[in-house]
Amino acid sequence: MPETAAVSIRNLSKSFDGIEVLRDVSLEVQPGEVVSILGSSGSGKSTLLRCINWLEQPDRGDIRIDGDRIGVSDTGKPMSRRELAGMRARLGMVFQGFNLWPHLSVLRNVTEAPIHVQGLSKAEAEERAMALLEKSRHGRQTRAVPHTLSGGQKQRVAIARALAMQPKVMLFDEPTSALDPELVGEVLGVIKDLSKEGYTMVLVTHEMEFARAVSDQVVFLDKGIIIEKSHPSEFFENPKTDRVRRFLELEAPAV
Ligand SMILES: Nc1ncnc2c1ncn2[C@@H]1O[C@H](COP(=O)(O)OP(=O)(O)OP(=O)(O)O)[C@@H](O)[C@H]1O
Repeated sequence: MPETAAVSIRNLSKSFDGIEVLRDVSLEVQPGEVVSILGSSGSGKSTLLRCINWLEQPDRGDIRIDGDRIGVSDTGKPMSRRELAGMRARLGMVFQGFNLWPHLSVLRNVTEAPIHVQGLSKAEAEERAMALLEKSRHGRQTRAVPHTLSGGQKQRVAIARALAMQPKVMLFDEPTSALDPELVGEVLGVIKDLSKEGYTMVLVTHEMEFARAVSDQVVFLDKGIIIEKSHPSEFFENPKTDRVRRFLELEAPAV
């Protein structure tokens, strides 16, 4: 079982250029829970996810990982880089565009942070990396450099790299959006395995069937406001608002 953490988001608001893209967003994620964030393009999904690890700084509200606030120290001042790095180490993030280091081999992409941030020896980091590359179904093709891999392989390496820092929460920002359709399933399969293992996960996704299958909670954002938050069976079978009903008709006519 991985070590997991709760995420608590309270009254979060965020504007860009005077336009509010998140409005008073609150969300509780229990340890081991999988939460999918759905919504139309521009509704604020990625911004919400990026606020959780302070890649975006919210204007108001707070975010706690296992009760500890990120971004702002106990005295109310902005966290130092070091304090922030300590909080961020609890969070693993997988982006739409993989963000692998292009000049490093698969193995080194996964071992760099454990060696340089956590102080693991090369041998320890490689042992951990090999196990995680197996877990993410990448297998043993570890000397390749990223440009020789398919999008699906890159994303599975990116997942292994995020897991290598032993995060307590995994954040996924549209992890399959940049993939050819035939590669989507293999990446979703890995994420599904992680959900079964008990990882706390927050996912932004457009994969409705997947969200329905893996989530404990589905959150729907509309213009920066959470308008529905429910169990997937309720969300997909009995949405409370016309807005979600319309969205589901457009996005997932088969559901
Ligand atoms: N760094 C930024 N500077 C200015 N505006 C931004 C920035 N990041 C996001 N926005 C704006 O905030 C709004 C919400 O963007 P966000 O990426 O969170 O939406 P989204 O729901 O994830 O959309 P998509 O599904 O298309 O990825 C959009 O109008 C976007 O243009």
